[in-house]
Amino acid sequence: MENHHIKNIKKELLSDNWYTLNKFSFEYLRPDGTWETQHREAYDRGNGAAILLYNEEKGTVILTRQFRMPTYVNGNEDGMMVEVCAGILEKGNAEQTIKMEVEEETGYQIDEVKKVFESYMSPGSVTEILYFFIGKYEDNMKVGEGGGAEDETENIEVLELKFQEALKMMQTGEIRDAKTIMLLQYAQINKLLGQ
Ligand SMILES: Nc1nc2c(ncn2[C@@H]2O[C@H](COP(=O)(O)OP(=O)(O)O[C@H]3O[C@H](CO)[C@@H](O)[C@H](O)[C@@H]3O)[C@@H](O)[C@H]2O)c(=O)[nH]1
Ligand SMILES: [Mg+2]
Repeated sequence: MENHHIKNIKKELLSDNWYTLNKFSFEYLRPDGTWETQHREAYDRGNGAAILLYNEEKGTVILTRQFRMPTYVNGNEDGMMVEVCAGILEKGNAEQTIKMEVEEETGYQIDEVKKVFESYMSPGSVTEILYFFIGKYEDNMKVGEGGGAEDETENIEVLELKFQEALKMMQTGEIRDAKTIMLLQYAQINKLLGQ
């Protein structure tokens, strides 16, 4: 952490329940040379990883569908969200975590994943950096039903969709999750599914 325009950083814990909310107070050097005090809340729910699973021959992708409470209270009628497989990094690095999440949520066991980019998803309020992956899947890699961890009550539905159908769902607004849109667009730009 090095920025000579910032000094006297103080951290106050506001909430420490499932995740952590801190309030940072600090002095910021303005362009006119004076210091001003600023306050910023930062929600720390760890870092994450997300992956687009795709099959070139079939022209398909694997997505998930699950209930997302924060969207339900903000305009998403039934609260259901279609998303790429994703999870929070707990133990292990991003690559290990995403392979584990793929098996837990979708039932596929894949050995090769490729990191394509990373992104702060909400830099003004959430500390998280998200690591983005792509990975090829085939029918014979399916080792379970998926659905998510039992103890996490995730109830994840696994969807296998034609890539073109997923792109349409992005246009109609049926898909409106940022990480999912980013990965679908990556696949489109880089012609991963050969169009
Ligand atoms: N009890 C309880 N459980 C929670 C709470 N918040 C989350 N959980 C549980 O913790 C699980 C975390 O599952 P992961 O697969 O690790 O993460 P995710 O929810 O799929 O994805 C998160 O990270 C993505 C990548 O950054 C995000 O895109 C997504 O919105 C979400 O925050 C959730 O499914 C849910 O069951 C909470 O406040 N209370
Ligand atoms: Mg998940």
